[in-house]
Amino acid sequence: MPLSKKQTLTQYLIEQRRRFPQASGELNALILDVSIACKAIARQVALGALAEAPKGGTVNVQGEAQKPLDIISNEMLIRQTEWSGHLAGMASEEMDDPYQIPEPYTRGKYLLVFDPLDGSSNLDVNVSVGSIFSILRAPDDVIDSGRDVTEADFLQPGATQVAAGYALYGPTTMLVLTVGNGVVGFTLDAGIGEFKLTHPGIRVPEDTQEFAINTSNSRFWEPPVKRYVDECLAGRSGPRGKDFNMRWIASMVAEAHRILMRGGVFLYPRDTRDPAKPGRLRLLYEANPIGMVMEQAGGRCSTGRQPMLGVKPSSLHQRIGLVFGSKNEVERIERYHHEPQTKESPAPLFAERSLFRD
Ligand SMILES: O=P(O)(O)OC[C@H]1O[C@](O)(COP(=O)(O)O)[C@@H](O)[C@@H]1O
Ligand SMILES: [Mg+2]
Ligand SMILES: [Mg+2]
Repeated sequence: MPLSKKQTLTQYLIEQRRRFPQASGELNALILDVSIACKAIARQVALGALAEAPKGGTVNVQGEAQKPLDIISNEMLIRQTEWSGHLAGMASEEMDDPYQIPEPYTRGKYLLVFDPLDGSSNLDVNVSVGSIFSILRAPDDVIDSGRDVTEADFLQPGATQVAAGYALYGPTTMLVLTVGNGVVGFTLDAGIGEFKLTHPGIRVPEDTQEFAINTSNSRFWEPPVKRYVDECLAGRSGPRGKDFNMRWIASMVAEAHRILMRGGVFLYPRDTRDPAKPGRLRLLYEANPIGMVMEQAGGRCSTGRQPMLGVKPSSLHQRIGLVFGSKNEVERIERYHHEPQTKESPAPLFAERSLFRD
């Protein structure tokens, strides 16, 4: 097969740097290292039951069972990036505390934050999973002193992210990336081990007739979410005047990719199930990077009440209500949260007196 003329990830990053010559190239090098880790994870994931994986049985800081591949992917991301001299520290869904760049490596100016394997409960059933990453600039005093990083250094609003993206391990492996200048997608050409630019200038359609939510949680939803879903379900004869389709993969990264490709809206809203967990998904590892990708592609990402990227994180493993996708739909959901409740959808007391707020 002749070599395709599509740009490789490396060529794309070099070209981007030509357009912004003030950039040091360190970010590019870091992104390339992340992409190599993702290729290694893709290979491991693809082995499935053929892999002689170590036994699992551990539990992460959030009390969730860790799969062996969660831990292996975490290790792969650390090992492929810690040596480079570009990182001041890392944080991961699978590690209780921030990761310190060890001797003999030098420390750099970026913080790498990741969910090494999103949707990992789907691994046993061979459904798409992915890795989500976010790159932040470390605070100046960290860069100047080279000191150990602390939790506080990572608690930056999503709007400060320098780059974000994800790798999706599906029928093909893809890398979707934003460096704050739109969103591009690369497909892994496994034959030559290169990510090739297959999806330049990705845009999320502003309207949609597709939503994704785990309806088994409906008894815990707050009234604005109930209202939104009820209206979708009512279809053409309801207030929306059109039929909706529903999807739930239980792998947020795969849902995000579908929405980037053809529009839609994803909700894992804040609910009343457990006041200690306002939402299921994590602000730093999941909501912020996906939020940056969505917004850069013309979509919208929200807590349901306010733009996600404006939220000041309060802790490393903070969970949050997450709504993202087609702009007009996400704005509608935000509007429902701000509108006074109607007779048809009265706000029960808990909505007013909730113990938690985004
Ligand atoms: O089990 P549920 O309620 O369907 O939740 C599924 C959600 O949990 C997640 O799998 C959480 O991510 P992790 O696999 O990284 O813990 C999301 O990808 C997905 O949207
Ligand atoms: Mg996840
Ligand atoms: Mg995970």
